[in-house]
Amino acid sequence: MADMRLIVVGAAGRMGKTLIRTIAGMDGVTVAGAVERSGSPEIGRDAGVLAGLEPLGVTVTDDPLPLFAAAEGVLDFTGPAATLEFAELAAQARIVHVIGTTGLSDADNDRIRAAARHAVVVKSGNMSLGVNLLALLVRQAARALDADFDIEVVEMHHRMKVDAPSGTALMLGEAAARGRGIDLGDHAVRSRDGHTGARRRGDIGFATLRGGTVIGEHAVVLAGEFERVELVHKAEDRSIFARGAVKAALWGRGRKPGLYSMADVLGLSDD
Ligand SMILES: NC(=O)C1=CN([C@@H]2O[C@H](COP(=O)(O)OP(=O)(O)OC[C@H]3O[C@@H](n4cnc5c(N)ncnc54)[C@H](OP(=O)(O)O)[C@@H]3O)[C@@H](O)[C@H]2O)C=CC1
Ligand SMILES: O=C(O)C1=N[C@H](C(=O)O)C[C@H](O)C1
Repeated sequence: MADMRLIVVGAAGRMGKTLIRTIAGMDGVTVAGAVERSGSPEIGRDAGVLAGLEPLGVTVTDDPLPLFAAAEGVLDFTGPAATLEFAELAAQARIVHVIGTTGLSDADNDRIRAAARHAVVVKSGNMSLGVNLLALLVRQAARALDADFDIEVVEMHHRMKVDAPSGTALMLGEAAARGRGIDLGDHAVRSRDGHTGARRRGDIGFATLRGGTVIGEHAVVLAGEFERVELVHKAEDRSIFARGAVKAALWGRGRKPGLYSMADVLGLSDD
């Protein structure tokens, strides 16, 4: 089978550059296009050079339309507004849309769900194998330990991260809520400040740390009386997310339209 032709949007970003390097180093996929926002100083540069490689013969552009018409998949780690635009374009072109972007609102997710009626969309707050396994373990732990064990999700990321709690933290909170058979929306405590009162039984708390160059660290703490279980993941390189995204694109090739998760791709769904 011919290589899968993939577009990287947000090509000059931390993940964009990692994706270009990852695709260039993998069999079965090729960089078919690189998109940045209009006005970016990187427009017109070679995508390989942008990512610290030899030239790939792919020029960074701010015009996604012709690229979407000629590619099979798009890898999207940008921001919510851009991701909604790319979701519409991917749906029109019927190409696989892999969404790593976090910080999406409920309304954004509704629009992505609508786009997934026409194209394969794989969306996850974390594309790494380790975090998706962690989510499964969290769900099992939350199910096994009742509400005598208080659940807190703690995350730390680099100083440039713009959304909180992280997409991964919310995904882990969701896994815990599903394990408990409760709705996260009714039990999430996303920040605490001042005289908060005692902790409500069954709540799922989130704590956010930002600083330095931390790629991404997550811990789920289940704190009971006189004992505590901690489930932890530490990302050491962004290539774990990029490899997951490419795997998701290849998995989505030829599949019927729909909204899928990384757990589907990795065969980790335990429904
Ligand atoms: N699911 C996962 O596994 C992971 C998800 N993420 C998520 O991915 C997203 C990006 O992270 P990161 O790479 O660190 O962020 P960056 O800010 O480094 O990269 C985002 C890039 O997208 C560009 N961009 C914004 N709007 C457009 C547009 N309309 N068209 C083309 N490009 C655009 C930005 O340009 P400009 O700077 O000019 O705005 C920037 O270059 C975040 O939401 C993050 O949380 C990150 C890692 C893993
Ligand atoms: O912005 C990041 O960097 C990351 N974002 C994702 C998130 O919000 O969980 C995934 C990863 O932790 C890195």
